[in-house]
Amino acid sequence: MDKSIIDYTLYLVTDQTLLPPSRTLAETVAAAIKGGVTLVQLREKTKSTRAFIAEAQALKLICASSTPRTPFLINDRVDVALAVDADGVHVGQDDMPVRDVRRLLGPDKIVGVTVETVEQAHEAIAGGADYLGTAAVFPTATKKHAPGFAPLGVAGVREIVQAVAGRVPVVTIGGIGAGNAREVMHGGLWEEGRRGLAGVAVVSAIIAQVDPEAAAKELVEQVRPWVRSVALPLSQAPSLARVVREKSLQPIRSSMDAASLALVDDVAAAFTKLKATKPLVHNITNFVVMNDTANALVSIGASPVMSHSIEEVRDIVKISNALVINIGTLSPSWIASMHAAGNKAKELSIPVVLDPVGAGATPFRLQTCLSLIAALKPRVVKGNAGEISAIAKALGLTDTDTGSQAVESRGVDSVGSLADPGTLAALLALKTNSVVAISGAIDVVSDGTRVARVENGNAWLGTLSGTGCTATALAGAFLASAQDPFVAAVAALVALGVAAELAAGDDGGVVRGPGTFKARLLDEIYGLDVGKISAMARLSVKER
Ligand SMILES: Cc1ncc(COP(=O)(O)OP(=O)(O)O)c(N)n1
Ligand SMILES: Cc1nc(C(=O)O)sc1CCOP(=O)(O)O
Repeated sequence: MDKSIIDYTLYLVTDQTLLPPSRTLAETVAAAIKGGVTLVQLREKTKSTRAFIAEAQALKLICASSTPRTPFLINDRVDVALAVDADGVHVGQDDMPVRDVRRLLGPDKIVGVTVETVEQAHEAIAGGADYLGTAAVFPTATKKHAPGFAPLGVAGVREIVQAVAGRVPVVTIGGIGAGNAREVMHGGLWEEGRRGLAGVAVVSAIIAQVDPEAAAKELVEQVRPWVRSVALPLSQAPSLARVVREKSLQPIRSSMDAASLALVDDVAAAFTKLKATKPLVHNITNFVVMNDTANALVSIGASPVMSHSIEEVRDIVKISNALVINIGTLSPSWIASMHAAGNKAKELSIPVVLDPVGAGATPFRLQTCLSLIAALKPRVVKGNAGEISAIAKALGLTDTDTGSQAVESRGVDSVGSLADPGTLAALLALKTNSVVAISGAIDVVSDGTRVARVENGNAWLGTLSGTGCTATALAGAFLASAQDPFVAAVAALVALGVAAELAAGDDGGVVRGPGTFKARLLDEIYGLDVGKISAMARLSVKER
């Protein structure tokens, strides 16, 4: 099932106990689908597991035989969903945590989560939810709520839709029928009417009706015109370059050792997780790259927030899954914001990535980097050879330790090459207790114990300003969802490098210069998939 095209307009949640006399659930669901229901969730609160599975098998067949096929989800029970190979599961706040549901069901199934607050919405998205169902918008007799529960009202629902900001579709439920569906959809809109609820979920308004087909028809007619928050479909089409590359790179994969192949698998898993979790990445970054890095983050499937004002950075960090600090266009007020955001991130265990742009160029930049590293303990520090060498020297590592005699900074660029970048990265990683990544023709990443070399990429990357900053921003996106910062840093460099290779193309003359390359690079970041990453990653890893 292609999750990006699920239609949430009219979501039917079942309840056998509300059926009119002598009606079966199967015939009611079939009629409702005929009337316009776009998604079905089987919700059973009292049945035995065996009877639940039997009912699920019957409804799954009904959903599968409609045209187009109607996605079929199971309420609460991951075991039942697995038993019948349903399209997904909907869980509430007292049910199995969404991360565990995702782990058990895998990346391709649909996972929906009920949320009552904005915080729960962010948590559910970070945990891998594909869509959210808000808690009841209006009072309902169909579900017994915990004592003290108050329906959200249309304004409460809008607040959640607004905070989610289109990252995943949101539906609402509770007391919705033909008399108020329009009001709910209209009230759930935000952003000058451009985005809003993806649909409504109903139980009694269809299940309890003598004519469920007519009831569904009336509802869908009211809801459909207001549905405007459809997720962007990911590009499915493999490019010609990819086909050529996959063929030519088979020998590279077969010549990799077991540890390197395992790292490729970890990178592919990190990519899948990033796509599933759509992390919110807070960037305090420089003016030169702000737009490019935001677009790269959107293209890879993350949600960027670019914010550097001291008045709000702490609040932005609170709702983010990672913080990227890039010192490229530095000023004292920005430094204060970096510390404020970073300290909040540290307090909330939100991972921080630092890009020490031009650290070797001026004492101002170097001192800023040193104080950020000391105060914030970033999980990843990613720079070019000149930047990383400057920090290493300032922290007392000698040229002989690091082999960096021949490297210096010219502005924000690095001049010369390192004799042993792996040792430099590893020693600095140990000194700073972070993962250190050095970008270059061959990228090097170390956590002090492991040293990885990433060979993806090409010369066109060097013709654009700020592609290193893009790698750092992508590291933030991977770090938000990956357990291991070493894998996150490697994954970011592989993703950018693979996209660059695809953008350059093997299909002859399509890149005419930095301009065409830049546009194609963004397209290829957008079109990355786990197959491209697995087939094209060129890396090796060694223990020191
Ligand atoms: C679409 C949709 N939204 C909300 C719910 C409620 O789920 P939950 O909180 O798990 O409560 P129960 O359904 O288990 O009573 C839902 N099922 N579907
Ligand atoms: C299944 C369910 N969940 C709710 C929640 O608040 O999360 S309210 C609800 C029942 C909605 O039924 P009706 O459409 O008949 O009002």
